[in-house]
Amino acid sequence: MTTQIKICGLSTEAAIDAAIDAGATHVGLVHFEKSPRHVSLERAAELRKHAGTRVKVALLLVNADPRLTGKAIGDVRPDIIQFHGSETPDWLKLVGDNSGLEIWKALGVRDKPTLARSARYAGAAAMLLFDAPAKALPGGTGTSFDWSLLAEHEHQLPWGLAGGLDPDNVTQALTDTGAKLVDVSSGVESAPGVKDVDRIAAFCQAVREFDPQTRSS
Ligand SMILES: O=C(O)c1ccccc1NCC(=O)[C@H](O)[C@H](O)COP(=O)(O)O
Repeated sequence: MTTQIKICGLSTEAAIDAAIDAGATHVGLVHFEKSPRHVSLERAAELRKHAGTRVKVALLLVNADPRLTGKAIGDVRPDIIQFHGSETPDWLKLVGDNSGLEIWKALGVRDKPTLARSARYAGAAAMLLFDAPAKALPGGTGTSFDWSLLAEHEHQLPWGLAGGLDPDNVTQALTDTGAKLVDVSSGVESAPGVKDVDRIAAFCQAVREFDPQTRSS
């Protein structure tokens, strides 16, 4: 099975095309005003339409209230909602049951107990995204966490790796953690919120070269 690749925080059609051309399986649209990658719901809907069925589209929300969550789902119609705040399993289950969408939950990993507590999302989230702990922003911080925690953890849900990945360290990250999905934002940018087409291509190429099934030589 090939490693899934999510390129997050896209805000232009060109960046979406670059991610798809490079072999990304998922793209992320951030709706969170404090983020340099924030897109309005109107813009997110345009980008979502542009992506079409070529790639799975995840819409990111951070502690959005029920009204905003419903509007975001209705306006953007993503494939996935990625919750990146302190949303509870009950809330995720309610949104998943009502929307029929795939639900992802991002968790900042500090230590072993954080990972142990992640099991409470079983039945509520289809995917956990293990990310670096929040800083000024809850995600897109460009920092990583201690990957050895993941290798030692008995995973109960499908999971992906995020936090400080880039074209130069993703091979090591895959080796150390065995992740089947990797997520990147800052590491494929030339400045906060500005995606770099060459870095997107380099990131995806590094992942594909790691995948034995798709290795070209
Ligand atoms: O990307 C953001 O600006 C962001 C803001 C608020 C919540 C989540 C956000 N991003 C979520 C992602 O899935 C990022 O790809 C993930 O946190 C990894 O980011 P990075 O360390 O910059 O690669």
